[in-house]
Amino acid sequence: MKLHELIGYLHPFVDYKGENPEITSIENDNRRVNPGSLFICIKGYTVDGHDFAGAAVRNGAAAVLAERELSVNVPVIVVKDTMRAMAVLADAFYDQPSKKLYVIGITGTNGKTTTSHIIEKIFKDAGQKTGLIGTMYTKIGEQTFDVKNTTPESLTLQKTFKKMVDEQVDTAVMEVSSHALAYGRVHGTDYNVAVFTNLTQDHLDYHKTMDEYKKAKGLLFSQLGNTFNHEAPKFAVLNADDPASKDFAMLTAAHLLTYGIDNYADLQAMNISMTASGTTFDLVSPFGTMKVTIQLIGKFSIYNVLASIGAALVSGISLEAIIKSVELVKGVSGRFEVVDAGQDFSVIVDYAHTPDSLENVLKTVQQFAQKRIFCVVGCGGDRDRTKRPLMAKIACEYATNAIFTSDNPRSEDPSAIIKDMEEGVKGEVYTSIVDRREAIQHAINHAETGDVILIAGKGHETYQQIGDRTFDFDDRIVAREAIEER
Ligand SMILES: CC(=O)N[C@H]1[C@@H](OP(=O)(O)OP(=O)(O)OC[C@H]2O[C@@H](n3ccc(=O)[nH]c3=O)[C@H](O)[C@@H]2O)O[C@H](CO)[C@@H](O)[C@@H]1O[C@H](C)C(=O)N[C@@H](C)C(=O)N[C@H](CCC(=O)O)C(=O)O
Ligand SMILES: Nc1ncnc2c1ncn2[C@@H]1O[C@H](COP(=O)(O)OP(=O)(O)OP(=O)(O)O)[C@@H](O)[C@H]1O
Ligand SMILES: N[C@H](CCC[C@H](N)C(=O)O)C(=O)O
Ligand SMILES: [Mg+2]
Repeated sequence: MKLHELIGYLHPFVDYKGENPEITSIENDNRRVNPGSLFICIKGYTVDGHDFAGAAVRNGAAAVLAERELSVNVPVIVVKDTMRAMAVLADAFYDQPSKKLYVIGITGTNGKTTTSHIIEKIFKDAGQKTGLIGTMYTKIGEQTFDVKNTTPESLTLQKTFKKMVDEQVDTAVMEVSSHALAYGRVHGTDYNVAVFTNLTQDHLDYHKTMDEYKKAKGLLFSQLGNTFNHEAPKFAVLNADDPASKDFAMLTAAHLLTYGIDNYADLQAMNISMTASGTTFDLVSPFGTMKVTIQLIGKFSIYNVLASIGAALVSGISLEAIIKSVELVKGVSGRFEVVDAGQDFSVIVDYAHTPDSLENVLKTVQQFAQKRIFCVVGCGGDRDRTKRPLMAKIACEYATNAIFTSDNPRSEDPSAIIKDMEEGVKGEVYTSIVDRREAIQHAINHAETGDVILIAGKGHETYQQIGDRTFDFDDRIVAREAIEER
């Protein structure tokens, strides 16, 4: 695409009439620039992309988009906000790929990764080729690609959509984080369905208040728009048991489908019965009542399944086919994942890293535990500090043996993070062991027949970030080794 045509998409804010080179790619990292690239300068939290414009030009950048004039020997196009302009240009350069896909976005504090995988399975079973974007990876068909963020910035996102279009993907399922919504990473993405899981405390380091956090999540629904497109109707799938859904319903003209357990909903789970290996419930729907048996446990799992059923149902998949698929779902890596090395006590690795998810998962463990419950848990560094004492309190409330340890301390002092946790449990009995491997070994060495050990916070993660170094660390492998060494 020629530079004039590309910059034309920023009309009327930019009136560029200078040189008109062919633009071969758009990049915002000088290390990825090739001859013919347009380099976009983004002011980041760590560094300022404007400082890399010179290096980008040396690598062959044909033009630079910036927020101020720069002295480089290629055209510099100045805009007020390069991040916002990047979303417009990425969408245009890749020829509006999200419009060519059926896109389902999932937002909410907990359950996005799990729900996106359940939805992916339903669509795959229905014979579609799927794409998935989320915390664990980007997936196109069966191929996975590493990711840095749950929801990537607009340039990577639109490039990923384009790759999906090129590979004949029908439906793209993606997690939409609150950061992504607040930063505009998904600006321009044309969603067909927006799904809301729940809203509880997390990320207050960034959003400051729950109200601001809710506002960010609400953007997914307001961005569904206020028009009716009867050829390709849009749907919001909302959790009737979460009060934020009322606000989100007001933000969009899209058709609403609600799901729930406690409150009346279009899809409601009733007569729930749970064993240690699965859950059965009656699904009451506009199509009648059907019995559903899933291999997942915990009330939260029912919500994830209901949200997934809702997303698939509004997309035209039959309820019978949907139920057949969800009944086959075995769970998602690192979410309530059982580590079985032949020991006579249970070990569960789970990604609970918020107060609400920890409480949910511990409540579920409590429902089935015959004897003691050990909970090994830490809190991430450089993240919401106010959730630390709350998570410690929940661990002490539901577990008989709470063991506080490190999660990913990042730039913070691991002992100081544990001290923040301990503020929530003054006078209670707990053990603190900074080294996560030792904490897991401690729990495993003290477990007796019938006990349950929940290792929370890192789930599928295969690393631990301490300072600016990343070490190999997988709770499931560490637990298995500790069991074998016992
Ligand atoms: C606070 C935050 O969101 N930071 C994101 C941001 O990083 P940053 O602002 O530090 O970027 P930077 O390093 O200063 O770079 C600025 C610019 O200079 C460029 N650059 C930089 C270095 C260089 O040598 N050359 C160069 O051109 C960069 O490409 C960039 O364009 O832009 C990066 C690239 O898009 C993101 O990966 C990064 O996410 C970091 C890793 C992060 O931890 N983000 C968290 C807060 C986050 O977004 N989490 C959510 C939700 C998680 C969940 O609950 O599921 C998520 O969606 O992941
Ligand atoms: N619907 C739910 N409600 C509350 N807790 C949940 C729910 N689903 C899963 N959880 C708990 O939250 C943890 C994280 O789940 P999941 O990875 O699906 O959420 P997520 O929203 O993708 O999280 P993240 O934003 O960190 O990527 C699980 O390990 C489980 O303990
Ligand atoms: N997407 C979340 C993941 C947290 C996982 C936990 N292990 C931690 O490092 O705090 C975040 O970046 O806040
Ligand atoms: Mg996730």
